[in-house]
Amino acid sequence: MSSSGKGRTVLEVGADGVALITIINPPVNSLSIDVLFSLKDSYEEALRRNDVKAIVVTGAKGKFSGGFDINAFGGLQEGQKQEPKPGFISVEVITDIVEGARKPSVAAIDGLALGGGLEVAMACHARISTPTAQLGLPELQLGLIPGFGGTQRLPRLVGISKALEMMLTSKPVKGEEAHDLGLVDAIVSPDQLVSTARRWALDILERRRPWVASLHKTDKLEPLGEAREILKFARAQVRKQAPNLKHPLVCIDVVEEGIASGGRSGLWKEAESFQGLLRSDTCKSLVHVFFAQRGTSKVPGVTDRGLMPRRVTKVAVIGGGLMGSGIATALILSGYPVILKEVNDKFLQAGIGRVRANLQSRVKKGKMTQEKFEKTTSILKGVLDYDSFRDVDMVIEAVIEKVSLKQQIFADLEKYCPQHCILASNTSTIDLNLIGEKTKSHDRIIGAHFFSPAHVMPLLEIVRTNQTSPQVIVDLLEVGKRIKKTPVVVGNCTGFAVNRMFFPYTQAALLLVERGADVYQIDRVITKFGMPMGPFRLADLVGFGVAIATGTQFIVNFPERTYKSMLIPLMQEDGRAGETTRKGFYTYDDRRKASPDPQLKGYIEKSRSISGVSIDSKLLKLSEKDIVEMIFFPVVNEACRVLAEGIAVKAADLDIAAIMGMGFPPYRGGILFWADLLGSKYIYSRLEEWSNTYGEFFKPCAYLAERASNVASLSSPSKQSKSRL
Ligand SMILES: C[C@H](O)CC(=O)SCCNC(=O)CCNC(=O)[C@H](O)C(C)(C)COP(=O)(O)OP(=O)(O)OC[C@H]1O[C@@H](n2cnc3c(N)ncnc32)[C@H](O)[C@@H]1OP(=O)(O)O
Repeated sequence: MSSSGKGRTVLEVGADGVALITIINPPVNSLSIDVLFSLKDSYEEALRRNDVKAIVVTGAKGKFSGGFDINAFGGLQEGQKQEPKPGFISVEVITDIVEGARKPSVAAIDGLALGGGLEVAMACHARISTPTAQLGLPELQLGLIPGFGGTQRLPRLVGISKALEMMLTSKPVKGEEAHDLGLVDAIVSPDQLVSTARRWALDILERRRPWVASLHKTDKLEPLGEAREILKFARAQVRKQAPNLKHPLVCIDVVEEGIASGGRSGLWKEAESFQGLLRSDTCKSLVHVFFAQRGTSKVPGVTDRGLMPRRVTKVAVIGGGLMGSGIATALILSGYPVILKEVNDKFLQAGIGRVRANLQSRVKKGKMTQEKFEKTTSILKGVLDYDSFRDVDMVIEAVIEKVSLKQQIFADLEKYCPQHCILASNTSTIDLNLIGEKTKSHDRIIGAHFFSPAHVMPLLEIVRTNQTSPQVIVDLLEVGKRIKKTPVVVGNCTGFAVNRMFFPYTQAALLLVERGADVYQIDRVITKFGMPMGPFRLADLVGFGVAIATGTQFIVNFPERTYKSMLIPLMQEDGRAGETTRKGFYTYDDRRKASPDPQLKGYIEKSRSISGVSIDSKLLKLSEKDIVEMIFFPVVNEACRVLAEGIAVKAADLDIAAIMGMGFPPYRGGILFWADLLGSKYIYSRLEEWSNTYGEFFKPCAYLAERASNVASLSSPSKQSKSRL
């Protein structure tokens, strides 16, 4: 993380009388408070000087600006940093000084103009861009709204519908599209950018081009009645798609204020709302996620050694099932030639068919051309033996979770692959030392745990043992980056980080149901909390075969805290094994629509009697808050163990693992960030209370107990904790 309160602008006046103001704050020329004050000073100087006729604003090294300095938010939220009074930057600097200047200014945009960056550009009197520049207002992604006039100027430049779409989705547009929309006035190549902008500024001065103050433009705004209809529709969409989020609705209200009462009134409402949102838990959580996500590829003792990733030019994938074909798809999509190995021709053709189907669905959705499809599939080769493994740089094994089979495969790999070849396993639970037991290649054995569907899900859990070499980790981090995955590097143990943390998710739900809580209510409440689906719907999706296989691993390794329920095995015995059999906790129709099943009651009663428990009247009338806490506090407890054992390097990695591996809502900041908002003491006391009533499953771990007794946060690094990495 770069420190806040840095950066500057530089003013250079040319012989043409144009002052070039360049924003300099690497790596993305973010607008720190220092940059903003320097921008104000540069403008004031340019306006004062008689040798300056017009102004061009640009960013150093091919990037206009990535927006307000996100590093500074932390200080502003905690009140540690003195912030300018609300509206000072947006109204007094950007509107009155930049847009209100009596000398024309043009923004010269290359690379990116995001958030505050685009807002500064929109206050200039024209914008020239390169075709590839990215222009957007992604503030909502951080739990905020644009705060430097973006809610007012963007609708006036591109119309209300498009402006709302850009803000609500946080998606930028490229230069070309921005030009079509009217957001930029001309497109030129990077080498022509500044010279064109200079001429344009002089043309404005000489009235050969229009002098436009965006805040006063009205031609793109729909009449009020029509505008209100668009806003009403947008509100309905937001309520449906993001029912837990307030800031998108605030954004729409602020846009409306400007349309109904004028741009300046909109600016003040924007400034006031921005201040309020900056201190919200949602904003704190999403800013945390922004940095946490970028921090996962920084691994102490590994990425700080100056090691360069080795070139990986050819990869082999063993096993063409669901996981193997997904992994192969992800690799070829990023240009890695792949050899897919299967045991017989039938399985091989099925595997290749799955890869082709994955890509074909992209073609159908218009995300891939037929030509690109042909080119991509041409780098996939199917094989039945190890002959062509002689020159592979990396192998990813993705066969069924059977220890003896994996051991045999790794022994074979050692024989057939070159010495430098990275030997990775996609196992989701099995100890890697066990997998490599029959080899002498422990330094190049690593876990590459993908999540299904592997070509879609963004997380890559990289598992290292005590013997995996840092070079191999650096290599896999690079491959992960190229195939556009967010990596989380964790230590070796049963279930690693993601499956271990989320094992108690289903377990807690089973415990509650056997004591009388309702399956469908639990799923409803957990979905309302923000998970993509509740624990029972998830078990149906994953399939009971997998659920039982992983469950067994946990019973063996963590017997003291595994809740042993027979509910899932009982259903499986009856051929109800989840969605693939059309029956599990729900029943499924042809369109995979899930419906509650009254027959479930019988299975629950049977498993209740096997467990020897009875209905608990308290659990029959649990509040939504209680359900959320009883399901997620055991997850927090396990996350604490994972952290205390050094399986994860830092709490933020577990937050990202939870968000990207299990769909924990990002606006809650990840599992431990969310827990810290509630407080370690509270969580400890609740778990302690339930463990007294319902047993060991809820027992708070030593790490949680220690944090609670010191009223300390769960995420702050521990002084004594010894990393396994
Ligand atoms: C008042 C205003 O309306 C409020 C605002 O402007 S809020 C800010 C709005 N801007 C944004 O949300 C943009 C956020 N940034 C991004 O989306 C992406 O970083 C990017 C598209 C700019 C670049 O992406 P990419 O090239 O993949 O590089 P990425 O790794 O993300 O970023 C490079 C570095 O720049 C930093 N960075 C990016 N944007 C930053 C910002 N706005 N402030 C501070 N640092 C920033 C990243 O933290 C990272 O730092 P690191 O190297 O120390 O980890």
